[in-house]
This record gives sequence, C-alpha cells and structure tokens, in this order.
Amino acid sequence: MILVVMDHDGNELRKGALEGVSRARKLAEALGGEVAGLVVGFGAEGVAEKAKDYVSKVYVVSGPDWETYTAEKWAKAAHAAAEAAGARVVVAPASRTGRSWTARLAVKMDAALLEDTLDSWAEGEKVYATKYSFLNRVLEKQAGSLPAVISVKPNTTPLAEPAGAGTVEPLAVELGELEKKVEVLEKIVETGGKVSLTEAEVVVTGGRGMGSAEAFQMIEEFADLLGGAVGATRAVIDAGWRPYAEQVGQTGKTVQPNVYFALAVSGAVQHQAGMNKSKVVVAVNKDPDAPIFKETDYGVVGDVHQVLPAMIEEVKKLKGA
Ligand SMILES: Cc1cc2nc3c(=O)[nH]c(=O)nc-3n(C[C@H](O)[C@H](O)[C@H](O)COP(=O)(O)OP(=O)(O)OC[C@H]3O[C@@H](n4cnc5c(N)ncnc54)[C@H](O)[C@@H]3O)c2cc1C
Repeated sequence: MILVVMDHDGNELRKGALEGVSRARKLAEALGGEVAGLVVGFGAEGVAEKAKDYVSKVYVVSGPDWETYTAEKWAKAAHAAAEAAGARVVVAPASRTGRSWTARLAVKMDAALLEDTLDSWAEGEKVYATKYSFLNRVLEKQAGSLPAVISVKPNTTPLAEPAGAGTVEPLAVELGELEKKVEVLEKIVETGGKVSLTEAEVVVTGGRGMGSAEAFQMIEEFADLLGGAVGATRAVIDAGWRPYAEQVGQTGKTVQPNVYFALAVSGAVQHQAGMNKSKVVVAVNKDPDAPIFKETDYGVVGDVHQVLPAMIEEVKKLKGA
C-alpha cells in the first residue's frame, strides 16, 4: 500500500494532493498494492468526500485538536495512517508545511527520506527520485530503501484524474506530550493572494525597480488577469512593500511555474535560486546588462512603468475585457 497525504484548504484539495496521487499510483504499479489517502485538519470530513474519488480509501483525522497545523501533529497523523494502511511508502507535497513534517515522519517510521523530488519511481525493493540541489544547479538521482517518505516538488507532476469512489475511514489519533509542545495561539492571514504562489502556473514578480508599494497594484492586476500569483524580491520585502509570504528566492519560496514574469528585478543569484527552473521566463528591465536576462526566454529592455501597462492592455484586449 502507498499512502498519499492530501493537502487541502478546508474545502478543496490542493493541486499538490493530485500531484501526489499521480506519484503514488506510479509507485503502486511497481511495488504492488493500492493507494490510500489521508486528509487532516479543519474541513477534513468534507474534503474526504472529494478525495475518495482518487484513492481506494481515505483516512480522516479531524476534531478540535486538529484544527490548526503543527509539524508534530501532522507527522503523528501521517504515522498513524501509514500504520493503519500498512504503507511502505508515504507520498506528500513538498509544500512549506510538508517539508517540516515529512522529516519528522521519516524518523518515526525509520524510513528513507527523499525530499522535494522532481520525479520518483520504484524498482525491486528500492525507490528512486530526482531532485535539485545546490541552489537548483545540480540535478541529483537518489535511491532509498523501503520504507520511504517521498515529498513532491510542486508543479512537477501531472494532476491525477478521478478513478472511482473509494471508502472513507475516520482515524482516531491521540495527541501525546510531544505533539502538545507547540500550540498555535492566534492566526493572522498575511496575504490575500487568490492563488498559492508555489502552485501557481503563472507568477508575476516585482522587484525594487517597481519603485513603491503602490506600483504593485499593477503587478496584482496583471497577475489577476492571468490567473497567477504575485511574487516579490527580498529587496521589496525588506522595503515593507509586500509580505514575506510572497518572497521568491533562496530565503523565500521556490517556484516552478509555466511562466515567470520578473519585472524590474535585477536577477541576483539568491533570487534566481527560487525561480530558475520556471519553464518560460519573461523579464522587463531598463538595464540591458541586468543578470536576469541570462535566465530569460523573452526580455524587454524598457521602463516597467511604460511596458507593464501596455502588457496589461494587450492581455485585456486578448481576453476581450
Ligand atoms: C543570504 C542572502 C539571501 C537572500 N535571499 C534572497 C531571496 O530569497 N530572494 C531575493 O529576491 N533576494 C534575496 N537576497 C537578496 C539579493 O541578493 C538581491 O539583493 C535582491 O534579489 C535584489 O532585489 P531586486 O532585484 O528587487 O533589487 P535590485 O537588485 O535593486 O534591482 C532592481 C532592478 O530594477 C531595475 N529597474 C529599476 N527601475 C526600473 C524601471 N523603471 N523599469 C524597469 N527596470 C527597472 C534595475 O535596473 C535593477 O535591475 C538574498 C541575499 C543574501 C545575502
């Protein structure tokens, strides 16, 4: 059995959950057995009704103790579900939270941990995966023994299609002393972003050259038109123009969208570390020697305050808006 931990927003499955199902199905074909799912936390019961279309059984861990996330709790829930399912491999999204609890789960299961993988497969009694290391400049192939925990880098894997209705099984998991060490006291949602930055197919990032927090209204408008997410450089975060949740780069998020717009971004190596695996990069910069142009498929040398409004108008025309 392969267990896939299915991220959700309390209502809908996240894209990462469906990427995870695709990976889990591929592993199940090679290792035998079926794919079970786990949904944890706020809204899990409702989400399980959607999740069961993708897996043979969905375990649900919910209740007052599970309304808020901590890494210790999620690792505990995943461990309990892996034991209940007899899973030899647990697949999970390499989201920001996924990265924090999968390491704990691997310790609990005494399992190999293959993190942030681009692809994964099984041969014989081993699992294999590819991943980037050294700021995305080295492509590594790893082998892991069983049991194994594999986290899936966002936007690397086709989304699974539904495959018929499975069953839903509530799983009672008691919290121990360890899981009670951290308590979430308050939650303030920092960003009103409509699309998750790490899962977005289009990311529109503004840099210091935008000149002000107000100028990001144009970035937001362009991102909205394209159904994308807003990103920012560290210089922008440090200036207090945008929330840290939007930072792309070595000390921010890593994104791999189909199209990445770098607008008035110089392209420092620390920024590139978070976006240089984007499929297509479009940059606008007034400096023809800006390093970002080395990473760029389509580049415009010009003033972003002239070029971006023109781009917005063109997209509006194309959309008939
Ligand atoms: C340990 C460490 C970690 C870091 N982590 C990160 C990270 O995670 N993410 C990150 O982004 N940075 C990170 N940095 C910072 C990084 O080195 C750069 O300082 C930062 O990325 C620069 O941001 P920027 O491109 O917005 O600003 P700048 O480097 O100031 O570039 C602004 C660009 O805008 C252009 N420009 C100006 N006006 C206009 C205009 N009107 N029209 C068009 N173009 C214009 C300029 O030509 C310039 O290229 C890190 C640094 C360190 C030391």
